[in-house]
Amino acid sequence: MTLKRATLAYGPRTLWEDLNLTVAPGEFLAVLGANGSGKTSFLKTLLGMTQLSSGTLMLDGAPARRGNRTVGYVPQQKNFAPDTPLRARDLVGLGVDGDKWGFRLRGRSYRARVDELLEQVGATSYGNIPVGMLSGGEQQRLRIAQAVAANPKILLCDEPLLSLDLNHQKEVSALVGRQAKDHGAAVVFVTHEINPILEHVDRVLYLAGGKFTLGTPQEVMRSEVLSELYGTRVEVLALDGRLVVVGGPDTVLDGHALDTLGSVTERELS
Ligand SMILES: Nc1ncnc2c1ncn2[C@@H]1O[C@H](COP(=O)(O)OP(=O)(O)OP(=O)(O)O)[C@@H](O)[C@H]1O
Repeated sequence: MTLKRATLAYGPRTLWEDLNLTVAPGEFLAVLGANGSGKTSFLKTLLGMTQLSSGTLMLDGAPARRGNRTVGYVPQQKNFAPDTPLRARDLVGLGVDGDKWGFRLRGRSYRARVDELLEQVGATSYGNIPVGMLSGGEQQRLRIAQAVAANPKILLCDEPLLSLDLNHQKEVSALVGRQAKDHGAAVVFVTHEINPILEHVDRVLYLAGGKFTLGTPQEVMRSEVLSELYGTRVEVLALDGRLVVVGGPDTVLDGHALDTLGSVTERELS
């Protein structure tokens, strides 16, 4: 997947400009940034749903287009209606056989693949339940199983960990990480919180205020780099093996980070 001199602007508002980026097969790119910085718009461009204002984009040797089967996509969470006439395993099955309505591959190999995917996202126990009856986190795990089902060459994920508990965040992150390392997918993973995926990430694209910075997590997740990007003082703290960004408009502190930060502050004060 390659972007050359890519710019996306809505009217006078530029989301990013002159972006040169190749995500190689097997590489895991995290896309970070504050609300409204353009993360979802970046994915929509890769999906062929939004056109670049200038520059070029090639996916697996061809221009981006909608409905490309080499691209797997986990959309931002939106719950199914309670009366959706689809069981959990049917939803996952839609991703398995390369055919929207699931007519092509049936029988034992189809069922075995669906079972395997359900297990990988911890959904075996609710495979036969209609999707609309499931919690947001349970539905989200199914969407991830559906997106990876056909081992897509390019896997695009829009905040897939939202509403998952810590254990499922870890499992799902590992599953997406394996799509890159074992199956050679180029992964683009939009997230507010880098910590759950940190061990899988090769590079970070950090968007802010119409600008971006690109590099390894070690290169990008640094106080001076993010301060420069935001144009204001931002601290990146490493606490307990976790990275906490403090001071930027997208400061996200989960309970764990707050606890840790609290204890550091207490220590420093005492
Ligand atoms: N089709 C559009 N026309 C005009 N402006 C748009 C369009 N789509 C998005 N925007 C604007 O572009 C900006 C970036 O939106 P986007 O959804 O990409 O941000 P985001 O980084 O994904 O935010 P969040 O973290 O809140 O999901 C927002 O200010 C949004 O209002």
